[in-house]
Amino acid sequence: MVFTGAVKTFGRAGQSVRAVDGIGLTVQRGETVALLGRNGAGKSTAISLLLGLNEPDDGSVRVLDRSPEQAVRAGLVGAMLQDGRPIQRVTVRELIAFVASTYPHPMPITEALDLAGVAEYANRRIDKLSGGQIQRVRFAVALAGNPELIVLDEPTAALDVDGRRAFWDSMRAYARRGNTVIFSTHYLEEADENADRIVVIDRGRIVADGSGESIKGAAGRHLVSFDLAGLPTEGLDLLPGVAVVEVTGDRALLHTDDSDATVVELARLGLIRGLQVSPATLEAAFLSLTSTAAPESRTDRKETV
Ligand SMILES: Nc1ncnc2c1ncn2[C@@H]1O[C@H](COP(=O)(O)OP(=O)(O)OP(=O)(O)O)[C@@H](O)[C@H]1O
Repeated sequence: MVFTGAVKTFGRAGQSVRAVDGIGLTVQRGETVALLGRNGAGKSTAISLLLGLNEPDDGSVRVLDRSPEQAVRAGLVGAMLQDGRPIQRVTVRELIAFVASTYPHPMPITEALDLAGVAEYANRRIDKLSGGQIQRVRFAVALAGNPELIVLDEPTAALDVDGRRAFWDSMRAYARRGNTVIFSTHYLEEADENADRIVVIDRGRIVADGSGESIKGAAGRHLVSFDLAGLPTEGLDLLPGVAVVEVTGDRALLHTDDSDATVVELARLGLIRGLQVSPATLEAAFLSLTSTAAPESRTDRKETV
């Protein structure tokens, strides 16, 4: 799967939004990649380009050496998008059998049911299932065509903790077969736990690309926090090393490239009440990356999807 300089703009001149603003991304076969970003970052639009639901205004998208439309039509790509409910008054098995029948080389129905973890309620009607169960049925629908690549747009939104765990178990079982998974999420932990690689998207651009560890490392920042004790927050961003300032209630949280220099200056200013220094969390790395967005692309890999 290769995005080359892909651009997608919505709206008319003057009021347009560059939802995808020059994405370059290559995904290898067998990788599980998380597209991580805030609301409106451009994840769903990137996915719509990948599935051929939208055409890029500029640049190109290729999937398994074909156009996205050709790849989808050949049953090579399965998708689970944010909206869309399966039809209601049929059993899970009937639905999967129907969907499978529309593909040239479908997955055996029992296998799709097992892999998605829906076999135990295969004979129940869709309208009798819980939200979590329906989400896994949607996953079974995405698997029915026996795709090599599956694309999941925020697949666990609205699932509880158990639902999430069950869903990711199924997804990993599919990935272990050598298949490729691309999913979008707002959740850093989910990306870190379930993806080999995290691509951070912000304002339509890739701002980081690597493992959870490497993203934490790339941000490379420490966190210094202290009680403001009613003092004003102006100028904290000018302290040595400080890249990002967050204030929550009466506590300031500084993301710093040089925690020693930051702490020395805070001490000089007498701002040491409740002072804490900690290494960057993935959450903090994400904030740093998306607030100093420097575009980055990755197109140097060999075996692509
Ligand atoms: N069909 C559309 N018409 C106009 N603007 C759009 C359209 N689709 C998306 N946008 C805009 O493009 C930007 C990116 O939206 P997109 O849905 O791709 O983000 P996202 O990262 O998937 O967000 P979320 O996590 O909320 O789903 C947003 O500013 C959004 O308002």
